[in-house]
Order: sequence, then structure tokens, then C-alpha cells
Amino acid sequence: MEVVIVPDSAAGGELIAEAMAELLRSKPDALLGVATGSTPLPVYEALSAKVRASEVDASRARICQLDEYVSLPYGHPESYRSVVLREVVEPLGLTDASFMGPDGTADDVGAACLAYDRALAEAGGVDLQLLGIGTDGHIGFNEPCSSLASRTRIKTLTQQTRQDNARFFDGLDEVPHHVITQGIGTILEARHLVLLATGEVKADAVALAVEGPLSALVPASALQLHPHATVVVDEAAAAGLKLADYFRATYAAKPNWQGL
Ligand SMILES: N[C@@H]1[C@@H](O)[C@H](O)[C@@H](COP(=O)(O)O)O[C@@H]1O
Repeated sequence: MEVVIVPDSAAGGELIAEAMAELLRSKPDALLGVATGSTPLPVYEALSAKVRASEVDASRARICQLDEYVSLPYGHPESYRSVVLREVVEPLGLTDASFMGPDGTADDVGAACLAYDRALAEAGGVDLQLLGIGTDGHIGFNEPCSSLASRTRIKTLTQQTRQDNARFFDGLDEVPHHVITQGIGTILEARHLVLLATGEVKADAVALAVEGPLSALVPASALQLHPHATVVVDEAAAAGLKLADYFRATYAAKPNWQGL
């Protein structure tokens, strides 16, 4: 695992957007896995800016979703399908033909989960999966004690996650209890995992994920199992890292050709 400490969220966004652009330059139809929440927005803004400036051609990029609420009506503005279309797909100049996600409105949610896991594999697998981290250490919507081998499936949100996400809805009661999420085993199949965490509210979760034991109690610690995992944190989110100086020195000495 590589840990990169950046001054602020804009720098993190630029760094990851450039890694995505570099990937698209060598593989124009790369499958980019994207996350929702506030944290990744600087990544999407920086990548869209690169497309507008013709620094990268994203016209053949494919975008896939990490997770989804169950039971929100189709087209609900806070369904993750709507969020990803609004924040990623449209700003990149793509249409929903370039987009794939699980069906949170399906009558048979179990079948929708299996279908999405299969669709990801049939699409050739995710090339780069961007992740955020929940304050309880979740990735996607894999809440604490999710199996480290889990596949895409239905999960029940913790009260903490529902409270954290209530700001996107008209109050806590509106936040669904159930979600579909790529499993931890599914996420680990992506070729490159990039987790972005910013702000002091994420410092404890980041420290446990990066330096704590591998544990289902901290789902993000599963990144320790991945051969190419990059954790990008701002100074505030890095505050709990014992090895922060080592991470800084390592990144400062990194050859340019290596990329993220
Ligand atoms: N399912 C999403 C996660 O993928 C995201 O990482 C998390 C953190 O969101 P934020 O970046 O807004 O803190 O929120 C939700 O729970």
C-alpha cells in the first residue's frame, strides 16, 4: 500500500485525476469505478477540467458505480445512479451508454446484485476503483463486519452511516436502511484501488485502515490485501498515522515515471 499525503483536497483531486487521465491515455476504454459522497468531487472536477482542456480524451471511458440505495424511486436525485450521472458521467461528456450500476429499484434485489457482479466481470473488470471511507471505516457500503470475501449484495446501513448521509436528504427518516454494495471481494478485483480521505473526521478511520490489523471490523483495512492500493489523504486525515514521516519521505523520493 502506498500512502500519499497531500496538502488539501484539491491537491488530492488533481493527483488522482491525473492518474485516471494517464490510464485513459494508455487504455482509452478503461473502466473507472467511482464513489459518491463529498470527498471525491475534486477528482471529478479536475478530470473534467482535463477533458475540457483536451489534456485527455475520455470519450471512450466507461464508468461504473460502487453502491446504491435500495428502494429509492428510479431517477430520485439522491440515488447514486443519479449522483454519478450528474457528477461524473455528464461532466465528462459521456452518456448513460457508458455507465453501469446495480439496479436499486429491482423487485428481486438478490438477482440484481448477482447480475451486477457478473456485468463487472463481463466488462473486463474495473481498471481503477476510486473509494472514499466512512467514519466507521466502511468502503462502498460495506459496513463493519462485512465479510472480506463478500460479493455484491444487499446490506443494512448502520445508524452512524445513515446520520452521516442524512445531509443529502430531507432528514434522517428519508435515508434508506438498505443498500446494494460491491462486496469487499468484488472491490479487491479492481486492478488499482485508490482511496481518498480528507478532513479530521476521517483521521481515526484512516489510521485503523492503514496501520491497524486487517479486520472485518474496519472494512477499508482490506486494502492491505491488494497488490496495488493507493491511499491519498490530506494533512487532517493523516493526523493519526504513526508512519506519516516515512510516507512523506517515500513519496518525495518516488521516481516520476512510476505514477500512482
Ligand atoms: N457509500 C458512500 C461511500 O462510498 C463514501 O465513501 C462515504 C463517505 O462519504 P463522504 O466522502 O461524503 O464522507 O459515503 C457513502 O457511505
